[in-house]
Amino acid sequence: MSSVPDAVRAPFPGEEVLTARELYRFYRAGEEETLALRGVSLSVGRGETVAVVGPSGSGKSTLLSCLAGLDEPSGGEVHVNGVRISHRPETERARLRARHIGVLLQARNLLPHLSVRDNILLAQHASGRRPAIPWQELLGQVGLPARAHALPRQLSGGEVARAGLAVALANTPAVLLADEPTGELDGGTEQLVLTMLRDRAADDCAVLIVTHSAEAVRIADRVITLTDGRTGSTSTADIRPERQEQGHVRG
Ligand SMILES: Nc1ncnc2c1ncn2[C@@H]1O[C@H](COP(=O)(O)OP(=O)(O)OP(=O)(O)O)[C@@H](O)[C@H]1O
Repeated sequence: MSSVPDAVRAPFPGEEVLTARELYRFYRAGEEETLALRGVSLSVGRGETVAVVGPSGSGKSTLLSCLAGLDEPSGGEVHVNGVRISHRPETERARLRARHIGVLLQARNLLPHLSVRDNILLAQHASGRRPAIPWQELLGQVGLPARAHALPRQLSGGEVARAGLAVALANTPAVLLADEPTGELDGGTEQLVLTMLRDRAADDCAVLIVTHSAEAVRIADRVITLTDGRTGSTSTADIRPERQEQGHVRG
């Protein structure tokens, strides 16, 4: 029997839905050792949108993977909706992720052998709950009502991004984590993705976006800067410095 608690504490407005405490991630590849995260602590509240920015190699994707339970931190803990997701067997992390978290990974959200519709249905089934939004409505929201039966390889880049977003939202997540969600998109698709992420936050989701995009930073309530695996030590000129609240995080 699984040890994952099923009775999840209901969040209240302003509550921290996603918290990370003192995250460390150590990689060893042959002789080379990298400390990608060096004691990252952060929290994202219900209804809040947080952008994580930082130079290439600063640990942003590693952080997102640890927050999503796709990767295990070497030290520290991640809690989602009151439940610890870190330091559990992979199957339990996957189960918690399917239930509570939407993950938007660049061009990696779709299983290639399933149609767009079936990718959405699979995510809804894996959540273990009745779908709050029918798949047809989700496809309508992302502007793909006519592509339900297409396979991912039959879609354009922008359509893949839209379909991936529908899959990330399929389980009506409490936490939405997006890694460079607007990376190579045209302006229209970028706006659609950002608007939908913002709308999810308005629906009380905790949204965290790893990004290099000034547009994505613009829609965030708060910006966290990662530098060399630590939070809050620098700012960048191309983002809105007035929105950086480095006091919110501990590095
Ligand atoms: N699987 C891995 N094995 C070894 N080192 C890794 C691994 N994944 C990431 N790293 C290293 O960890 C550090 C952080 O990488 P990460 O991909 O998290 O950075 P990032 O900020 O997302 O970069 P970018 O903006 O270029 O995507 C880098 O030094 C990287 O080389």
